[in-house]
Amino acid sequence: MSKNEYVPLRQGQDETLALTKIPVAELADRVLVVGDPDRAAKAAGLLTNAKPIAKNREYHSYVGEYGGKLITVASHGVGAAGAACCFEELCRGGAKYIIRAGTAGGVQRDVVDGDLLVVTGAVRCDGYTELVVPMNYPAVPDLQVTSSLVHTAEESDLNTHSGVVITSANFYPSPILGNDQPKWRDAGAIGVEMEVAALFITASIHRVKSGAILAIDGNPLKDEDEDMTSYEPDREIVTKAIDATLETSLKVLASLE
Ligand SMILES: O=P(O)(O)O[C@H]1O[C@H](CO)[C@@H](O)[C@H]1O
Ligand SMILES: O=c1cc[nH]c(=O)[nH]1
Repeated sequence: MSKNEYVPLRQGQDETLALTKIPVAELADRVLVVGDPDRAAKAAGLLTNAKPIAKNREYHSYVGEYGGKLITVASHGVGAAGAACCFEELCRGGAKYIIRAGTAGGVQRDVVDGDLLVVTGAVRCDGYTELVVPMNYPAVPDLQVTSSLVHTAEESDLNTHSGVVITSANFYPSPILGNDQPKWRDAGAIGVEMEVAALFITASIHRVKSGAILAIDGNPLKDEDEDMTSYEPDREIVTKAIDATLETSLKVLASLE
């Protein structure tokens, strides 16, 4: 056991984060993260006085105001390993709160297109976090952020669930090894996506408060959907739920003290 106190790494105000290219001095301590760079631009459109602060690879970042608070919006791309580079840099740069607004498949019958899912824990099939902390450490969000997400989401007219998601490294299940999602569904998981566990673990080791809210865009365990060929998130019912995740996340970020 180390005798020294563990101190999470923080980078200086004069530095630029290596992969996201965010200048630390421009980073707000309240951060909304989304997978898709176009969704980051859309979220930035909800801010006042928004301006881009960095653009590199899949990492597009903005800063602006919402509810009187400075907020950064950043995209992290698809998959935990790449997303974790973004989360790690946001934490090193001084983020205090990070909320992921994304999409997920529902894996229970009552979790359907257009619903909202506030995440209370994530199964660590992400392929990344096993390299960072032991597998028996749980991927869980901050309680204050999560209860605020639930209360704020319930103000929308959308059906809101809270529960465990599977964070999976593979979007397309293997035709050789099979699909491991049914066993997590049977254990109680209600959704599947690809980055939340990486956010919760990265935030935990940096003592950053995190949370996640997801828009449901299908059910990958339905017979006709199992090979993901019928995956189609670009539908009005999903867009409405995505818009609600962005608005809910920004309201919560602005309200946290
Ligand atoms: O909508 P986003 O945030 O990108 O999240 C989900 O969508 C992508 C798959 O299409 C994966 O990144 C998954 O986690
Ligand atoms: O990973 C994901 C994301 C959205 N919908 C899914 O079915 N899977």
